[in-house]
Amino acid sequence: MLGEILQWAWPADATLSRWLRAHRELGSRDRAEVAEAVFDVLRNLRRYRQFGESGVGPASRRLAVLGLAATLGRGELEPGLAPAEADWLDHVANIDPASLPRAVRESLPDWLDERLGALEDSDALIEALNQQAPLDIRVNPMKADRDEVLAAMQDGPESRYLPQASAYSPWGIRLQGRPAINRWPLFESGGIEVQDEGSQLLALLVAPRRGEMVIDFCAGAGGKTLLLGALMRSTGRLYAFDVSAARLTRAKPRFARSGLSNVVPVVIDGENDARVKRLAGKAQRVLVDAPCSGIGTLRRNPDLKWRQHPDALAELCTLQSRILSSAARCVAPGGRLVYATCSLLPEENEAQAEIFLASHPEFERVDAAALLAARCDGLVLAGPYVQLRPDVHGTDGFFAAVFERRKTPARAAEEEAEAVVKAAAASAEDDGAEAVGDEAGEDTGHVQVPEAGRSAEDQG
Ligand SMILES: C[S@@+](CC[C@H](N)C(=O)[O-])C[C@H]1O[C@@H](n2cnc3c(N)ncnc32)[C@H](O)[C@@H]1O
Repeated sequence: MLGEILQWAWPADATLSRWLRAHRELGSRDRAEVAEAVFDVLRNLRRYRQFGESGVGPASRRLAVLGLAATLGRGELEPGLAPAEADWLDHVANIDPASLPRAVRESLPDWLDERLGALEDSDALIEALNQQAPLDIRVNPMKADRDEVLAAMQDGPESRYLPQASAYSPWGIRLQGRPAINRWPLFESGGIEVQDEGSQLLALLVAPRRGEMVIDFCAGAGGKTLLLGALMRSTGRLYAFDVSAARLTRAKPRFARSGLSNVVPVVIDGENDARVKRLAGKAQRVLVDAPCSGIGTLRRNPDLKWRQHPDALAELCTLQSRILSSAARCVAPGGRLVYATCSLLPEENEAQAEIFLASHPEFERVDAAALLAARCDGLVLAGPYVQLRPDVHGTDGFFAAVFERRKTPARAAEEEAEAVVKAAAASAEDDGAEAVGDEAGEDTGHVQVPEAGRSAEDQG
């Protein structure tokens, strides 16, 4: 199986799942151990290959032995080792990792070591990307309250996964270990979903409101759509576009479980599909969670560092820029466009944002970092873009830029007039409320006005 994964024809988790399905004789502990060892090899492949050069036996067995020794411990392996293998492992254990060049020690292809090495505090970042990620879950605000779910977990059998409130997301719970949460009743009833905290935070930037028209342009299997729909309290209309019918098909049971009825999944032919064009200027919020290298998710998908290539990256950047331009056409005057990736590479991130701004004078940049920091206590970001990092924020690497379409002068004047009328009406209501005083109590329309008009953003 390791040999098959190392041909890079499929994502490693897909090959591993297929293999595990074909080996039903394995118990759950064996399965977990195989998976841990495989992922350890993917994380440390370059270093293990170098160590393997002094070893004996088939190359993939050498890699497997190193992976199993690192995850199970040398003692567990001892009975299965040939004497020459045991000597080789002793030799390898004496190599000082600090004596290896970073690209070997942290197992990166040269091109990626160079790209990540150019970022700030690159050693810390690269080291963090090579660690296992915790499991983040998100409570569905339509169905459950995060603090109640957390308290129940801390008092229940889930307490062994050490559940903690996420550092920043109001809906997140972080677990340690690998619980099979897809069998938990709260998951089956749509009360919780698996979602990295960084991904949860992107919804705070989109900040959809009740009743709006919102487009999730690259919805995939619906991870972000689910939270956007919940923040809209299942009102308005939320288009979930994607070119992949298979991914949208995987999203549908998730939408059903979560209790959303405002999502319209649409398989599009490409970013210029006629159905996209029909929505020109109509949406108040558009999220582009662009196809990207995924380099920010190496903790969860270590095979990406071996499956990505600089040539493919250049093609991705062209696609990202095309998608962003098409999605931008759907944004209504005064509406918001959020461009996001799970990458750490500037060419997919700030470079794309700058190119977009330079070629779309009808949009202005909003300080995404300030927007997010204002919603999350203790979140430190250097604007104007959001760049989340595993070494700094404990999340996967995510980038986000926020743009707003300038209002036309006519629309700006209309809004100003509407605001004056609203303010006058509110002040008249204030006077009335004072006049009815205690008699009216909490049931006055006056109290309900801000509640009904409250943005979905405030519901978190
Ligand atoms: C980063 S993934 C989206 C993940 C998803 N938003 C989530 O949270 O689970 C990028 C998605 O973009 C889709 N995609 C690729 N090309 C596209 C295009 N031209 N128009 C729309 N979506 C596209 C891919 O199929 C993929 O599902």
